[in-house]
Amino acid sequence: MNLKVNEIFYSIQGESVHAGLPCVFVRLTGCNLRCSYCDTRYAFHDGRTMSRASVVERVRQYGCSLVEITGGEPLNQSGTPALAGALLEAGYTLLVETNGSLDIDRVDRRCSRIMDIKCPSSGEEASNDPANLKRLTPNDQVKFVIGDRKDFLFARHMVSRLPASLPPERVLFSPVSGRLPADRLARWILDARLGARLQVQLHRLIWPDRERGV
Ligand SMILES: C[S@@+](CC[C@H](N)C(=O)[O-])C[C@H]1O[C@@H](n2cnc3c(N)ncnc32)[C@H](O)[C@@H]1O
Ligand SMILES: Nc1nc2[nH]cc(C(=O)O)c2c(=O)[nH]1
Ligand code: SF4
Ligand SMILES: [Mg+2]
Repeated sequence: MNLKVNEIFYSIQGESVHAGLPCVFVRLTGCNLRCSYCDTRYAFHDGRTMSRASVVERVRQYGCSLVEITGGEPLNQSGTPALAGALLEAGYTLLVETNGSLDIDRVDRRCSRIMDIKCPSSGEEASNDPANLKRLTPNDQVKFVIGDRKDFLFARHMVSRLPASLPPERVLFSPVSGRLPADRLARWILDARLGARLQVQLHRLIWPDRERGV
């Protein structure tokens, strides 16, 4: 099965519990949502068709054990489950970044699925699939990208609905870049005595002038 690939690059993981580690990124083309803040609109359409074997070979060339499949929306391509399977079989630690609107069990539970729960200001709150909550394993991660106070209150409520087996360090609160200052979100988390991880997009701090390939 072929894949439509927007970019493959090697960078510092900027998000998730793996932030700071070198990581190979496979960014797939196309998304079924249109979040108001999306920083990756260039992946909605642009891309080239590659075979699964050629993607795995490109990844191998970087010599890095951590790999992330992102997009766009990776679960929106029918070739993604087999790509994930091939990378797992090859022994990589595999992260799959997904928007939470599609069944996360489309990919193997050995992946760490980093699942967004879309907040109101994204404009895509209605797209969240509530059935995903019970599919989460302790190896997965849940992420709220927060643009305003209403989003924070929504996220705080949703945290109380997450499976108890998901540890707090795997619950990520991230400010929408350019929209919500990180210190404000930090204060809200501290004042609420919330068990969650504040996460800022590390790659935007390291490479503020680069939009792609980092
Ligand atoms: C570009 S998306 C690709 C994966 C998938 N479509 C999703 O939304 O999870 C990767 C991550 O970047 C986050 N993101 C996109 N634009 C952002 C922004 N302006 N500020 C902070 N995070 C953003 C998304 O919420 C998501 O967690
Ligand atoms: N460095 C870096 N880390 C990331 N973590 C998740 C990303 C994504 O766009 O999904 C991303 C990205 O685009 N760059
Ligand atoms: S789901 Fe992800 S890629 Fe799609 S619009 Fe939202 S943030 Fe962008
Ligand atoms: Mg990104």
